Amino acid sequence: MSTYRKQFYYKNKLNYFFTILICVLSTALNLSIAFILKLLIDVASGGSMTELKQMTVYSLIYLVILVIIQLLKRKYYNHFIKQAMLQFKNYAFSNLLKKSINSFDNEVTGTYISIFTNDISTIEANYLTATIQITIQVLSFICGIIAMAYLNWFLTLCVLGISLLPILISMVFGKSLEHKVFLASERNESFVSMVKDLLTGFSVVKSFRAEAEILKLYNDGNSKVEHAKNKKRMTGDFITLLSTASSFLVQFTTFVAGAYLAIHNIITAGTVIAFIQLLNYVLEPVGSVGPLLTEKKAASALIDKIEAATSNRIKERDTLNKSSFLREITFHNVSFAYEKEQPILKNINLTFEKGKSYVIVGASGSGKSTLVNLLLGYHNNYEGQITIDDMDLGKLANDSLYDLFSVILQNVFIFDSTIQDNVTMFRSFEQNAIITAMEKSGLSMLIQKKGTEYKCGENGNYLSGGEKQRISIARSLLRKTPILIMDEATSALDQKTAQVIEQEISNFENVTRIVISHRMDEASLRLYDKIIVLNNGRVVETGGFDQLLEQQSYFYSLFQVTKSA
Ligand SMILES: Nc1ncnc2c1ncn2[C@@H]1O[C@H](COP(=O)(O)OP(=O)(O)OP(=O)(O)O)[C@@H](O)[C@H]1O
Repeated sequence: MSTYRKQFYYKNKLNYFFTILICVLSTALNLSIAFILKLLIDVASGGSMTELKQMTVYSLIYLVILVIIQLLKRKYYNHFIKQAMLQFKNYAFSNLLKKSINSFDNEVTGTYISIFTNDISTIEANYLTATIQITIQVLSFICGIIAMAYLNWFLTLCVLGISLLPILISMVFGKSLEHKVFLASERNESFVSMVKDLLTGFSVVKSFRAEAEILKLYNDGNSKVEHAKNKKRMTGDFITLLSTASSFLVQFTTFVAGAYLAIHNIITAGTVIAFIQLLNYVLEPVGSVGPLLTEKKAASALIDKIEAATSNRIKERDTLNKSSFLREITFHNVSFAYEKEQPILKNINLTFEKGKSYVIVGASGSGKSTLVNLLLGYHNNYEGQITIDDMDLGKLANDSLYDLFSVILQNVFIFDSTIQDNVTMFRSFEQNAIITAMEKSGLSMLIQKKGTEYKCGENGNYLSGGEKQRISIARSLLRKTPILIMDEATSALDQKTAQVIEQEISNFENVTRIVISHRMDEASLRLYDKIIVLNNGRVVETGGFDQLLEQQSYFYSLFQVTKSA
């Protein structure tokens, strides 16, 4: 059994055991109704008043036991399902969180959203509930057949023979249903992914007056999902219809054969009634176990899908740990391409020394973000070598990378929680350290006005762009990582706010800063020890601001163009 399936039973075996035990008792009780009916009818057709009174008392006792057993069944059954789903979902999500950034980035978030909404509900209904239902139905069938054989073996053989028909039907059509369940899940995935994109880009859609086009996209996606779901339903209904028709055939044959035996006084009328009553417990499993097994198989494929999507597909290599940054980061002849034959970075040779600050500039598309993304371990398939204190970056464990670097991006993600939670990222730190990080990143004014417990709103809607950036800076400061990377972090802010923030960051001690900037603003550029100039994937110049201007080369022209713009 896969570790994912084991989650259903882990610390849940007792609930499962009691659920099954009570199901056995409940089945036995259900079947005994047939015998009570037989006795009542036989008493009615030739018994005494004393026997009738006795039967009434037994029936009432039976009723009380039945209610108690049903209540216990609900209790253990619901506990089992709750615990199983809780553990399964937690396990899948905790595995998802273990993924490295590069393996997560390559996949579509819509897949995950669909997994944790649609697929999980399908698994609850069609795998877990079905597993219990199948057990109940199989028990019911076996006990029903034994009870029937006890009453009359000839009729029992008739029932068994004709019952093969519905089983065959679900075996034949089951595969087709399985395929359709999977297809519906896949379509739902792309639909969820699309809706997520459309909602994220809501303001862009409105300002470009693209509502009609977007509605068309939505309608196309919606109709594909509903079409796939409809096909799934149609196949399911078709299998159910065939099963129902064949069940009727079984019922009819049994009734005719029973009537024949009763007319020839081989069995009593009570036995015929008991038989017909027992038939329900045999026919229901015959009709339902096939579809239940098919649904379970289809849901089982979804569990495999969740396992594949949430486990780290990229095999962990031999990794080394590193917790401190001592000297320098070096790029030795590094080249990189997203697609074959189309190099984005070409023969990069660079050194970033501990404690110094660097700004990378260059035209749009020159490879600035790609360069820092290599440093952050987002792509491993580069040529050449990147080392941190002589240790090969490719061999560094992901966790070590996350401990060494913190990143501030243009789009800061803010959780719908308090300012403090957003700064600490829900971890616990000493309150003094939190306050210091907030002060150093310029959040004092905001805290004075609103307090640390102020709720930021969905994706920080109640905060300004500058405040969001400051929160992200405070996050980095609190983590005390030795290297800070900023990718266009201040480009969405007005020039004044950007300058203030950049000035504040330049005062951070013991932090090596690597900053990507679009802003060719002299005051900002002078804040860095070295400017690295990229052009078409190559480092064309490096040096201080004055030195580069004096060279009157590529940086000079880039600066002049941006200044005059
Ligand atoms: N995931 C990707 N797959 C394929 N090509 C990509 C990918 N990311 C970036 N590129 C391409 O790589 C080139 C360099 O992109 P990169 O984002 O590194 O440039 P940049 O200098 O940071 O640009 P900008 O200043 O506009 O942000 C661009 O031509 C871009 O289209």
